[in-house]
Amino acid sequence: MSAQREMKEKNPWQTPVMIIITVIGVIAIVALVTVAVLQNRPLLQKYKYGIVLDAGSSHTALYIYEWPAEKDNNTGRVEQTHSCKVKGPGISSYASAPLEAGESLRACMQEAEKLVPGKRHHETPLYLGATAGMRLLNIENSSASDKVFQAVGDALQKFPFSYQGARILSGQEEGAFGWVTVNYLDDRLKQGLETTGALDLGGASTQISFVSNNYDGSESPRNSVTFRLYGNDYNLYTHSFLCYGKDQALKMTLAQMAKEGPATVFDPCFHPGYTATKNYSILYDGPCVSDRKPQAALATFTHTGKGNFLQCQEAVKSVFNFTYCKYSRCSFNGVFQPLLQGPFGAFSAYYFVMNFLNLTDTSIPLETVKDSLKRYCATPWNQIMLLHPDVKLKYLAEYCFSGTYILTLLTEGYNFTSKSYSDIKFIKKIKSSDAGWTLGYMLNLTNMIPAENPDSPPLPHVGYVSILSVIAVLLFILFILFILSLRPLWPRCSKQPQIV
Ligand SMILES: Nc1nc2c(ncn2[C@@H]2O[C@H](COP(=O)(O)OP(=O)(O)OP(=O)(O)O)[C@@H](O)[C@H]2O)c(=O)[nH]1
Repeated sequence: MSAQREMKEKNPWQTPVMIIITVIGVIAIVALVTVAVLQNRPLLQKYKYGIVLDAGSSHTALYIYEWPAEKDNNTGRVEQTHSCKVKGPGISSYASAPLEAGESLRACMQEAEKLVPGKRHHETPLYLGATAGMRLLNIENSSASDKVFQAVGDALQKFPFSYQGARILSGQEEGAFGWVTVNYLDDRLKQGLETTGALDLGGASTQISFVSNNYDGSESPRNSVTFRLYGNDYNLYTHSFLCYGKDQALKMTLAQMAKEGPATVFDPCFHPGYTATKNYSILYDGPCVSDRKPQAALATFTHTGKGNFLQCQEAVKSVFNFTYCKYSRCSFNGVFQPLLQGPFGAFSAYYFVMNFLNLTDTSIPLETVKDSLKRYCATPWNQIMLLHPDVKLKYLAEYCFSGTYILTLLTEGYNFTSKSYSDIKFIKKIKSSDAGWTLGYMLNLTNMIPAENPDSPPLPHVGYVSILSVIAVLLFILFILFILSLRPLWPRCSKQPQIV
């Protein structure tokens, strides 16, 4: 009995006070950690949406973007969740039937109505931005372009979204927002990393945008766009060449070849064996080519392929002006361009064409790329059709021209060399989002990229909870040690006989 008593005296855990203290301590720790976890648990994700219609010269595309609702306006990542290609041509082709321009958007808009949750419809901004096709129509016939916008606006307002208007983007905006998209998606802006230049090839215009250490905007200020994003200042060089998208460049090249108005145009940019009858009136319509119209032309001409890459390159070069430059350096047509500074992302038609030609790998030497294109252009048209039975004939017929145009634009136009060619990456998407101006446009209009880097909690959620738990346990141990250190002062409750 006395041994048991002695043990009890030596082991304070067996005293009722200590048992109560321990239970209370454990309950307190569990309560503390539970409250911390519940309080800091990430909330159930809710999303917000934005819709942008890219009304291009060749077609219109609709993009739906999504981002976490509680991170609106600072750290949230915006992602493209859906895209829809509008059937038919670009809205500028509806100049003589504007109502059809509005009507053409209906199927994609109905898709968007189903995909964006109903309770978010009214707060979802809807933008339409038109690019070079409408720029050209506006130059040619501004009242026709107004009517197209009116019809498109009327059609879009019938949908339950928050319609924010339809407008023509300037070439500078198109270039700059393409650059923002690429660098935002690559996480380069938030982290303040070296940026990627953007090369965009559309149907009617083409844009080049990049940051160069040699450009502060003082030379040719119209090419300068400044941004303050996440606390970093950017001075961007950007230029948009109207008429140098691949469809208008094809028209200009052909118009140049046909300037004498012959009955047959022998074209080195089309495959041998290719032949089609075309209207001179169509060849010369639009502001990019109307001034090249021959005095007296026949109604039609026979377009005959010759399949010769080198001659095609010469023909393409003839639509660039390399002789005039009032700046320290120029790309072409007297336009200032600072020294190239890579890397570059090349998207839209750059990607469609180089991907079809199997030439997206820029580690392949430029000379090898040219040799490959030389062989492709020389391949007879009937063989090409047999090799690619599923490709639209219009696209298929033009890949030799398009590939030659891309290489000429990059090397002769923008001055990429055999070495700097490898700085280019042909891209379609970055993560789940298409490269293009639309995302940058929406981020800008919804103020989604702050000028300053938003404050973020110093610790992630898990780290915070772990540290809190460790501190709680340490405090508890200290408390126990403190109680134990007071042991000599505890009232003795032994049953030893009292000496009176
Ligand atoms: N091969 C191929 N070409 C395409 C495809 N989609 C578009 N294109 C062509 O690529 C070129 C550029 O297309 P987009 O980037 O949509 O250009 P856009 O917005 O119509 O033109 P801009 O108004 O000048 O910006 C056009 O000549 C289109 O006809 C595709 O899926 N495959």
